Amino acid sequence: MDFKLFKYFKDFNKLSSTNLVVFVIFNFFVGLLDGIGLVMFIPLLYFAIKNDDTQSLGNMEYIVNAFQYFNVPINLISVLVLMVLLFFVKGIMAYIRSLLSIKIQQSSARTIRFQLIDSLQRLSYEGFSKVDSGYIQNNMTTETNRYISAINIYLACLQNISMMLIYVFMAIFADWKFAVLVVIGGLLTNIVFKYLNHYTTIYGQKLSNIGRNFQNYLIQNIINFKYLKATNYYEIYNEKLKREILLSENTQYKIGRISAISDNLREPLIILIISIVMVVQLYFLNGNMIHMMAAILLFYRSLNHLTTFQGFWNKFLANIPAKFSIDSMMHSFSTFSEPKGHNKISRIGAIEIKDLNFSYGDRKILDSINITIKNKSSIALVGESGAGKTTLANIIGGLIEPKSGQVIIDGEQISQIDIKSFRNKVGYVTQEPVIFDDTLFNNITFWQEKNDENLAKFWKVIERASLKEFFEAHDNNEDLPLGSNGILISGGQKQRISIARELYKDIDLIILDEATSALDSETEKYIKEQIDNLSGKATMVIIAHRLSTIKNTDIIFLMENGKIVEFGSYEELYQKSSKFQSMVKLQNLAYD
Ligand SMILES: Nc1ncnc2c1ncn2[C@@H]1O[C@H](COP(=O)(O)OP(=O)(O)OP(=O)(O)O)[C@@H](O)[C@H]1O
Repeated sequence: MDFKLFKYFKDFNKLSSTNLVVFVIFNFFVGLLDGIGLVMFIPLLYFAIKNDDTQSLGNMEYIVNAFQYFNVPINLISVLVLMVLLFFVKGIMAYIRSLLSIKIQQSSARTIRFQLIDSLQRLSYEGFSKVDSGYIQNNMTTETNRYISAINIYLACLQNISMMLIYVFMAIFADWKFAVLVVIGGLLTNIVFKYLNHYTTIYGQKLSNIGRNFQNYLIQNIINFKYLKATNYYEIYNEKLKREILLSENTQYKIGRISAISDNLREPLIILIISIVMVVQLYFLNGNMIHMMAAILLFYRSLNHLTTFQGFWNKFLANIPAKFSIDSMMHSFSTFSEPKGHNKISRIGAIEIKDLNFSYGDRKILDSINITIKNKSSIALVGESGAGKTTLANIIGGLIEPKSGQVIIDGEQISQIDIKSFRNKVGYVTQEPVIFDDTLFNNITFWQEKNDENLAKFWKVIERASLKEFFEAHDNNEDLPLGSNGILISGGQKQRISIARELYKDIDLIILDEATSALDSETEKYIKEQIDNLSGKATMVIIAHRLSTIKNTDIIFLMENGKIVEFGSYEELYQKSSKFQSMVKLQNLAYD
């Protein structure tokens, strides 16, 4: 037997809403009733028929005493009635045990899944950028299923070990010398199973790593489907996926082979042990065959449960590395948790940034940034690629924590503010529009209830986001599906829908990360219109690539190598910065 069994007991008990001790108690009862049923009735029946043969009872005279104590005559009928009753009670106990087992399995699975979802939500954006998506996906799906299987198998282990112990104790009661010898034999078999278990653990861990790689390739395969298809890189990429499938198959075969050895070694080992012990008992210790028969029966069952346990334990070890993988991921997530400010806010007003510095490792990304953004004003960040615009916008939007310096919202440090209440007031239009594989209505309202009030708000937003024509072209159907990643609509429409979502939300601050790819002139004009429309309604931070769109913003900050080198209105900047002038000219937008 492996003592790690107890180590996991504590861990799993924490996951389950039903106490595992109760499950074990029921197992003992079922085992006890089964054992009594098995051994008591053979000699008792014999006694009931013969009525005077106390020899047949072995160590069980107390049963006859119990009958006499309750004034119940010992005859065939009374013994049979007792036996039927006993097995009915056992059946009820076993039924409750099954229900407990289902409850434990379900509540543990629920706890694991909830914990994973919550830990992902608590993970900071900075932390998220450090883990590969395959790792997360694999832990959330395959590894979670393996972990849940491990718990189910663990319950089967507990069940078998409880039954085994009950039978051992009963066998000791029937013939202790015989029992001791068999226990020694049983423990010796553990050496064989320990050896097998060692390899199963190694292959189980390998399976976790293969799953992680497979999921990683699979996610990228789906995200980059269009590119892979267009370039026929799909074939090369598929080879990577197939290699992981083959590796997984090979490792699972090895685990299966060990499991098959362990399953089929069971019976011959039991027979071997019992035969050796019988020979020793009869020829060297002058054992009594009648006493031994009950013990043999009990031991046969006991060893059966022991070896079944060992088989299950082997399978458990193949699956339990999933727990380590999940625990380790959740632990690494907890080192990148969100800021823990407590002050809830209901609005975002002026934003001040003082002496802000930010580095990734040793690389300084933002250097001594000082900015004041007035409430409902608009600012734009411009500069070459890699200048630090997105990083600065992410800090303003509360996605990244500043390493040194201050971000002050309405006079309060952002670290003191409850970040969820802050984000409730933030809208983010990312470079690649975010479209969920759902209907137009759900994409814009973010799954709000479809009642009159929300529908009215939805239609208003449709108009404001210049989506009316699109809407009418689709029979005013708010349930229009948009497809995976918005595959059923155009790039410009995706852009409008993602802006509409932010218009629907009641926001105070909007971060608009303009697409770096050349926008078509219509979308460019549209974005400018939207920026102008939002002017004075929300604070706007625009990461601008097309300078035409930010002509009317209040202040433009020109960034270079993480520093703000110039700032002012479009006109001012054009006058005083030759760099800005050349950027404008490059985009054929000579100031007029
Ligand atoms: N998670 C990260 N880990 C390490 N370095 C990063 C990370 N994110 C960004 N960087 C680096 O920080 C620097 C600034 O990146 P940022 O995205 O802020 O630039 P940007 O001005 O927005 O560029 P672009 O206009 O190309 O989007 C870049 O050199 C980039 O490589």
